[in-house]
Amino acid sequence: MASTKGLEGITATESTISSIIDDKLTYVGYDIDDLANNSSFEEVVYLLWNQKLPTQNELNQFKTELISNMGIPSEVVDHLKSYDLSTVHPMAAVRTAVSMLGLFDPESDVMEEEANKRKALRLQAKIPTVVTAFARIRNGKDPVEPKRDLSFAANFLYMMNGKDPEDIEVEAFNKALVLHADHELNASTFTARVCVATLSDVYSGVTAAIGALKGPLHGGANERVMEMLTEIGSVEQAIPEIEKKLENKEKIMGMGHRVYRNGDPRAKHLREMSRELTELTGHSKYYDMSIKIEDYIKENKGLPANVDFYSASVYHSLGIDHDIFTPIFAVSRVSGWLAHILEQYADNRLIRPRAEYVGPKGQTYKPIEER
Ligand SMILES: CC(=O)SCCNC(=O)CCNC(=O)[C@H](O)C(C)(C)COP(=O)(O)OP(=O)(O)OC[C@H]1O[C@@H](n2cnc3c(N)ncnc32)[C@H](O)[C@@H]1OP(=O)(O)O
Ligand SMILES: O=C([O-])CC(=O)C(=O)O
Repeated sequence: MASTKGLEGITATESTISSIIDDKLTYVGYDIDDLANNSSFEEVVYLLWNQKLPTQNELNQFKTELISNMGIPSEVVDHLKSYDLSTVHPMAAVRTAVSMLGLFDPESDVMEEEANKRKALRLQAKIPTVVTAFARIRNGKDPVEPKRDLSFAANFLYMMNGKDPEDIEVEAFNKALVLHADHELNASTFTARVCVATLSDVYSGVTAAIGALKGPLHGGANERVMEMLTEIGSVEQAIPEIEKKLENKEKIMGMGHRVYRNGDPRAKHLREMSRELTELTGHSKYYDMSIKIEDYIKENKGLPANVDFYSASVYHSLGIDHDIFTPIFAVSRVSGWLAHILEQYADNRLIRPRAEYVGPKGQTYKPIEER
């Protein structure tokens, strides 16, 4: 029984949520380019959960339900205040807060389909509040309540900064949320599905998924891209520094992908947003460095930029702290995790692959005094 390291190329489930075929990404059959250019994040969440785009009335109702559910228990806010905020990574705080939200949901362990959908809505609504509350508390500020007349994207920026965002910021942030919402059987989504396939609850599935997204080979790469760009410091230093990293066998964050070979279709949208926003905010050097690095890695290693590469300079231009980049990924991707969790429950089977045993065989047990 030979093993496939990293389960590369293994098809582990059927799904009707998103697909990647020949480097083309679709959500429920809609091309990511159409959705990124035309839709609100709320429409995309509705699409992922209902397998159809909403009518205007359905969308209005969905937006109202989301905003009405954004509040979080005061105990969770108090808990966020109790950490040593100088050492706790926001992803660890979000992971723990999401797990804690389950303790305050009376339907946490109710496994009926309708109850699971209600929990999905609550989680989607509350994660932005957790992330922004953490970010504000850390900066010595009180959390801000959402505004009823703002979109999901605008509310995130409003709750983060305590002031109404500019239209261009909302447009960019909405597009980033749309682009990150779902991605077939990526590591965090697979984690969520494995967890709930034991018939564990929605909160456990999302908590597990956040843990998987946190790692630098997955969602955690966007923060590391910004760290790398900051360290490199100038456009002139970009290639010499990348060459050094490659010589030291370091991986270049935001580059490469398990599935895409010729390019991640989300990257071009983020590249363009990075160009516009860095120019507008006086951070063009990060865009220029990114272009040089992308071209160099493509030419020398044949690797394309992934979704995390340009999202770094986009979020930096929006004035977001670098360690909040991955939590933002979670604010969007929770929509996909929840769609997959509901799909898993609907036609469940325990996920339990095998391991190829390569350890010692036929050992003879010795009593402890003889070892
Ligand atoms: C949202 C997301 O999760 S997108 C991915 C975010 N992660 C990153 O950006 C981290 C950097 N990238 C990587 O580590 C990888 O490209 C992954 C994890 C995304 C995909 O990895 P895998 O499909 O397992 O490829 P693997 O790590 O085996 O790499 C294959 C070869 O390409 C090289 N390679 C892959 N990515 C990179 C990179 N970013 N920088 C330098 N070399 C790389 C590897 O060193 C390896 O070379 P070798 O065969 O000479 O040893
Ligand atoms: O699909 C993957 O392996 C990683 C990725 O790009 C994502 O989760 O968006």
